[in-house]
Amino acid sequence: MTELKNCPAPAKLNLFLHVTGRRPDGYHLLQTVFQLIDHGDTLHFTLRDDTALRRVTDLPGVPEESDLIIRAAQLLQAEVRRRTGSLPRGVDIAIDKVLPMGGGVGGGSSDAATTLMALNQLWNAGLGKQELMDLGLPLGADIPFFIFGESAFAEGVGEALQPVCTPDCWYVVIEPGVMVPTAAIFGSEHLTRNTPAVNIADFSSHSGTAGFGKNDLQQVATKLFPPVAEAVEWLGAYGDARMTGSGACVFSAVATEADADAVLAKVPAKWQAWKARSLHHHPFTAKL
Ligand SMILES: C[C@](O)(CO)[C@H](O)COP(=O)(O)OP(=O)(O)OC[C@H]1O[C@@H](n2ccc(N)nc2=O)[C@H](O)[C@@H]1O
Ligand SMILES: Nc1ncnc2c1ncn2[C@@H]1O[C@H](COP(=O)(O)OP(=O)(O)OP(=O)(O)O)[C@@H](O)[C@H]1O
Repeated sequence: MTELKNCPAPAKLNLFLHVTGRRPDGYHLLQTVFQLIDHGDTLHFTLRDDTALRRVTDLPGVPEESDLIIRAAQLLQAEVRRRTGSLPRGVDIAIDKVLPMGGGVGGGSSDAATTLMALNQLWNAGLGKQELMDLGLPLGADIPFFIFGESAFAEGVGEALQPVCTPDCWYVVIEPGVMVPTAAIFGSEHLTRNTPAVNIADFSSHSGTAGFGKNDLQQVATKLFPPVAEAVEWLGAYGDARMTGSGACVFSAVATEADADAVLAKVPAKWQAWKARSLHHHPFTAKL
């Protein structure tokens, strides 16, 4: 095999996100449910004759050397050399970028996770799922989840994962048009860091029209970025609307695709908005 084309990198939504504490290194302890959705980027990998790792698509604002795709590929290439003594062949990586950056939908993390899974296959590297998750974690807290490959209840900094059953539904997602820097939200003096711990059964047994729990990062993000507050308020007229991750995207669950279309038809033109269906499993891990 010399190429892997059309590899999906789906987005995630954080159905709730509680900040329950802070580690001595400054990272925050979270509890969240990650929901995979059928909207995302697509990556294409082609082996080269040398050992260079290249992104062949321009991504405005993200230089090649800092792209999580390239950094993930470098990590795995070095790991393979450590294990086998030889450097695997280089790769050209193309990306169809759909997901908003700094959107809270995990785009960069998902691209990196798909890269690790694809190159593990193309290079016949033979790393197990947990080994790939461990390799990805230092690059981004959400990367282990995408490799885990199914909707999950997460603790720790997002790396302690358990599969969880989530509703079959559609989501309307609004991009408020701002990029929210994750570190600034976690670093805010206004962030509450003491939400009492819940357990997976509390989430699973929750039924009701409003979502379970809340997103503790939302209060800080809406203060710093008024367009996020405006999107929460607008979408809130159609259901329980909340922010995903550290923002900026805002989502609401609806029962059917027709319901999603009805809301999308009314979204003010100043915002990008889209619909997505909940997924139980990652479409790429299912293919591997
Ligand atoms: C908030 C979430 O979107 C939930 O899914 C993610 O945990 C954020 O993941 P991410 O965007 O990949 O963020 P990372 O690149 O890992 O971290 C960016 C910065 O956010 C802060 N950070 C992140 C995750 C975490 N559990 N505690 C933190 O304090 C740290 O200052 C870190 O340097
Ligand atoms: N392949 C990539 N795609 C998107 N962003 C990338 C990529 N590589 C590096 N980045 C950098 O990472 C930052 C965060 O990107 P990302 O799209 O993952 O944010 P996010 O959706 O807020 O993630 P999260 O939900 O994990 O907080 C971007 O602002 C960008 O500078």
